[in-house]
Amino acid sequence: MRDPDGLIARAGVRGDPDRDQHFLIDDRVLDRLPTYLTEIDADTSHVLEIGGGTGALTDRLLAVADAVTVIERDRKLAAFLREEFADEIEDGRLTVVEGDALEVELPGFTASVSNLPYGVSSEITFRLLPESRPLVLMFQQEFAERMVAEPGASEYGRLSVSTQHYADVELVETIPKEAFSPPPAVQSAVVRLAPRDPEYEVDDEGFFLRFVKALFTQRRKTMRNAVRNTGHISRLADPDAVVDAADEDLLRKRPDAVTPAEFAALANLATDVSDRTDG
Ligand SMILES: C[S@@+](CC[C@H](N)C(=O)[O-])C[C@H]1O[C@@H](n2cnc3c(N)ncnc32)[C@H](O)[C@@H]1O
Repeated sequence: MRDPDGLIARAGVRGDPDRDQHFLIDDRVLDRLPTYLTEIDADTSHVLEIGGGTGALTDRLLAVADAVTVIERDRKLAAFLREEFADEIEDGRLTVVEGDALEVELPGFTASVSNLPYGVSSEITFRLLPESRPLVLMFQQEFAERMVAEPGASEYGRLSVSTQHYADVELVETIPKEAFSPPPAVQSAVVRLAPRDPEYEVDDEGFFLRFVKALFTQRRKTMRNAVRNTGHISRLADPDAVVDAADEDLLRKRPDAVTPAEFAALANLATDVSDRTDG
């Protein structure tokens, strides 16, 4: 395996926090990251890495994947990756895409392992999640804890529901700042997101996400009042009709005690009631 410090030296680029650049230099962490995919038997025929940096993780991914695509926005780093991994590119095992991961077209990947640029980690995650592929992603620890929080926990909120709507999530490892060069301001954590079994469906995905977001603006209220007070935010045609049709036990709970499946059932009921109101 390539030595991470050697890669940084050859690239001639010091990580720049203002450009979301914190390179992993801890070999043990780098070695473990791909195993979070292989231990769930994920399909590693085409692994996507967002933000390749100097390629320390790319190198590890090439050891387990048939093919890897890296998206890197920094022009100098993308040029370095093309030079450092010229053989792998020539063999057709690596593709380097120079561009913004929020804008470029995503390849048809089977899984992703990425040490995400923290400034856009949420946007990138919600670009990847609807693709229904196993993901192993690194986040700021506080963000990771909100993603995996369960109903009743103080961290449970809109981020937990919208993440767990797409995937079964697990915080698999926390990573100290010293594992990076330069060290970030806060601790990091690795989250594994495995596409969830479809135990429930939502009729209108956009409305569901809007509805959850609106209800969590009133997390101290009961669901009954939250639905009534936020109907205008989620563009609910008739909040009172939804309250009349909903389950009494659910209406007595607060949003932070409601599971993703319960939010989905209520959102479906709301779409149904509003279809009938419209009709
Ligand atoms: C946290 S570093 C991780 C680097 C490397 N994978 C590692 O683990 O050492 C994030 C990388 O993403 C790149 N980056 C930042 N914003 C990006 C964006 N919007 N799209 C693609 N790459 C981005 C940065 O230049 C940096 O190389």
